[in-house]
Parts: sequence; C-alpha cells; structure tokens
Amino acid sequence: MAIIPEIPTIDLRSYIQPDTSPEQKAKVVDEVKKACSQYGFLQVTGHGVPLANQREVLGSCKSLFDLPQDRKDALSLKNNPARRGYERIGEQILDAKALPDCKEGYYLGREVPLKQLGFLRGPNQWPDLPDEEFHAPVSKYYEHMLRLGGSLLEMLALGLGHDVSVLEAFTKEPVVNLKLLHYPKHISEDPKQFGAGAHTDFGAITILLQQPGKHGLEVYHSSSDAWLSVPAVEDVFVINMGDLVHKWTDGKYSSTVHRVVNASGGDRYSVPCFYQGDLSATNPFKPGDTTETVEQHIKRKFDMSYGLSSK
Ligand SMILES: O=C(O)CCC(=O)C(=O)O
Ligand SMILES: [Fe+2]
Repeated sequence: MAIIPEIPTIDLRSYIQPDTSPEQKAKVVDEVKKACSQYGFLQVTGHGVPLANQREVLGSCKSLFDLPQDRKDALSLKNNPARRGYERIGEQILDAKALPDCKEGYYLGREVPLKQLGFLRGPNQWPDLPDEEFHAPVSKYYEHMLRLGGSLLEMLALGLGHDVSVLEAFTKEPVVNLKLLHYPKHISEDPKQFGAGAHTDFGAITILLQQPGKHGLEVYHSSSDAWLSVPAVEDVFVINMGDLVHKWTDGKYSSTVHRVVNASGGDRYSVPCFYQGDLSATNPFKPGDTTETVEQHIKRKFDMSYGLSSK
C-alpha cells in the first residue's frame, strides 16, 4: 500500500530559545532544510507566539467580517495605493482556471505615514472597532510575525550554507503583510469553486494561522500526484516557501501549489502572514543576481491576481 506523505512538523524551540547548544540549533536548521526541499511546506511548534494572541486575532477576524458589507467596502484595497484594506468575496482570482475565490480578506502591514507612500507601503485602513477587539491584538500579532519570520529566514539561510548576515538588506525594512481571511460555509457544488484557488504565494515565506479544527488547506504533492490535507491544529503554524525563495534557490526550496476548500461545514477564519522582504533588495542567497528586485517581482504577481494594471 502506498504511504501517504505528510507535511513534517518541526519543533523550533531549540533554535529560537537562547540557551540551547549549537548542535541543537543545527538539528532544527537541518529539519527545516529537509522539509523545504521535499515539500516547500512545514508545520511548526515551539514558535514562541503566545496562544492567547493567536486566539485574539482569530476573534478580530470575526469582528471585522461580521461588520455590515458597506462598512467593509468603505475599506476596499482598490482605493488604497498601498493595497491595504478589504477584498470582497469573489474579488481575487488565485487560479484563472477556477471560479473567483469564495473568501473575503483584509490586508494590513507596517504603518507608514502618507508622505512615504509607495507600493505596499502606506497607512493601514483600520476598521472602526474597539481597540482591544482589533487594533491592539492585531498589532501585537504583527510584531510576533516579524520576529518569527526573521528566525525562519535565518534558518533558511543557514540551511543553504550561508551566514545569517546575507539577509541584512532583505530584512532591513521588510514589507510584511498580514491578511485576515474569512471563508463562508462552502455550499457550491461546482467543482471549480474553491475558497482559494490553486496558487503559489508571491513573497519569500508565508506563516499561516488556521482556525483550529477548521480544515481546508490542501498542498499539491507532485511525486504522488495528490492533494495533501494540512490539518488546522491549535498552536501549530503552517510555513511555506513563496515564489521569491523558489526563484532565488533555483527551485531547491519549492514554492508549492496549494488551495483551500473550506471543509469545516461552517465559517472558517485564517491569517496568513506574507513576508515579502525589503522592496529594494535582490537575491540574498546570490549577491551577483540583481535581475529583479522584490518590488518588481511582487507587483507583477499581485496586480495580476486582482486584474489591476501593473504600471
Ligand atoms: O486560508 C488558508 O488556509 C490559506 C490561504 C492562502 O493560501 C493564501 O492566502 O495565500
Ligand atoms: Fe497561499
């Protein structure tokens, strides 16, 4: 009988905590390296993000998406040059061969003043919700993502045989975006309807928080030609490589195709964090490779999926 492969689960504690030996750290780096090259995906525990904050942020998703449609539309990302804000159900098409995604979303990133406005840089469009229900927990969570993203990038660099200093330019002023997501109950019988159509992520790495028990994420495993379900387990983050890392490592760490079919029988919330990196940086793993900046790469991919002009 064929063995169904599984996305590996790795305990990061020994890498993240200061009081562990170089050997223990190297072991984690090696496990991460293997998962990245075999699957482009991994699940992690021992990440240091407090469970209470994860729960709060999933609560913030509910508060936001429960708002009346006109209040959500007032925050539309289409009116925001930094592409922060709200995306309606059906507004994003992640897989051009499928129907528009059955999800609504909301992007936020580092708060940048209007006078420094640029692609993916600018002020957020905060919803009018009590601070403790939205702004405070989401901002705290954002800081945890910055830290965890930084540690994961270090592990990738070390696994590729580099010193962590190669990441200096890439992590200098990184664009890191959170996306709060809501998948309504899946009712369509059309096989072309997904919560999120099959796609790869645009940036460097993605850190995904799934609402516990609300399964739906599927990862394409090419060597067995199968979709692997990644369960939504409390306190376990799913990490995946994006197109930038794929390109920069010549596919050694693959940006693997994945999709969402909301299998929960009800609403499902999730929060991916897209670590895109410093927009002016080029390949940190090959200093001579200056073919495309992070900004050129992300803009092309992002605008394409929303049918926006990429000038
Ligand atoms: O909601 C999920 O579980 C995954 C979402 C995703 O893949 C994405 O937004 O890129
Ligand atoms: Fe994705």
